Amino acid sequence: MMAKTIVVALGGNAIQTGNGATAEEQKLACYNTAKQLVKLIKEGHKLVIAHGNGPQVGNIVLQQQMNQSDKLPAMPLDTCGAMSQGMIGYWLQNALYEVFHDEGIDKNAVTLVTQVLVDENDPAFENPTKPIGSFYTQEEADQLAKTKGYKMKEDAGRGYRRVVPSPKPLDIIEKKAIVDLIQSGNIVIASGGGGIPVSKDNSRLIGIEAVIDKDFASEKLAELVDADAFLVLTAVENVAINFGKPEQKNLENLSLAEANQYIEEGQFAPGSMLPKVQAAIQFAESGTGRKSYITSLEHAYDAIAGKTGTVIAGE
Ligand SMILES: Nc1ncnc2c1ncn2[C@@H]1O[C@H](COP(=O)(O)OP(=O)(O)O)[C@@H](O)[C@H]1O
Ligand SMILES: NC(=O)OP(=O)(O)O
Repeated sequence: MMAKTIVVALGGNAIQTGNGATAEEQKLACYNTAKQLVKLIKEGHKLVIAHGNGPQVGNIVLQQQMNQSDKLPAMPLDTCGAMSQGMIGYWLQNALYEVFHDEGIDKNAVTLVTQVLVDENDPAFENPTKPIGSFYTQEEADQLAKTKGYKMKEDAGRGYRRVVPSPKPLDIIEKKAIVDLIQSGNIVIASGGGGIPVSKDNSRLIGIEAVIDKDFASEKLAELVDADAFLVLTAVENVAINFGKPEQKNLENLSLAEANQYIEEGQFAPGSMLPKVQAAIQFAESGTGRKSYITSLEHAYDAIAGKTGTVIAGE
């Protein structure tokens, strides 16, 4: 396999399996993730790792609000996003350290707290769509809406969750530092949780209370680091049409025209598979030879080797 620069977008499953939200459980999920990613690193590929934070940042927000007082103020959502980057980055660094040690790989994994520019007038602020935190019953959701003023929405048949605005990522503030770290041989973890949303006010960056979609932010990262491949890792081996129906068909190679056609047909669920396919199309369109892959963590290596997964590429 020719060595590539690969931006990996880690889905929730890679960090939190099932309802296992303790530090030990999430560290174990990160260790299992590291064991898969190291196969690509051993092949000579340069990895840049981005990850989601929906469940984690939702829990951090709730923890902030417990027992808050003047002396113990709750932190705003942008700061909670930064906390989630540090926490998940630490778990991944810790896991990669152990796996590198066991495999005799002389590399460092480094997490870069990443700010991502958004437009403060993005229409997303008028219509919160990004689910964060735990799942609730309808009664619990109604109660949270009443007592905390949260906007609650049903999430793909799995229960109710709090939703927050999710503006589109425009630029990655620390992009030069990310490129420098990759070039000096480090495995970089960046743009975690879609990055910390900030807007520009002359020389100042202002933290914004929102959560950027990690699929779109990872895609932006892939373009900015001039990646060859954008690898989206989620719970399924393939993107499918007629997903979950008896006539489900798993997709292997998808042209841009086919991918757009299936989007028009409504084949991909908004908030889950749709942003992944949209981000994959965006990356494949952004430069000659650029390919996007969507598969499960266990199949990451085989997908890059062309053996499985859904590949979206230009003609
Ligand atoms: N057309 C589709 N093909 C495959 N999976 C789909 C499709 N539509 C919805 N899904 C669901 O979307 C999930 C991925 O979205 P999500 O769980 O939100 O991602 P993440 O792994 O980033 O947390 C898959 O595990 C699958 O259950
Ligand atoms: N920020 C974000 O998109 O997180 P999830 O992928 O966990 O929803």
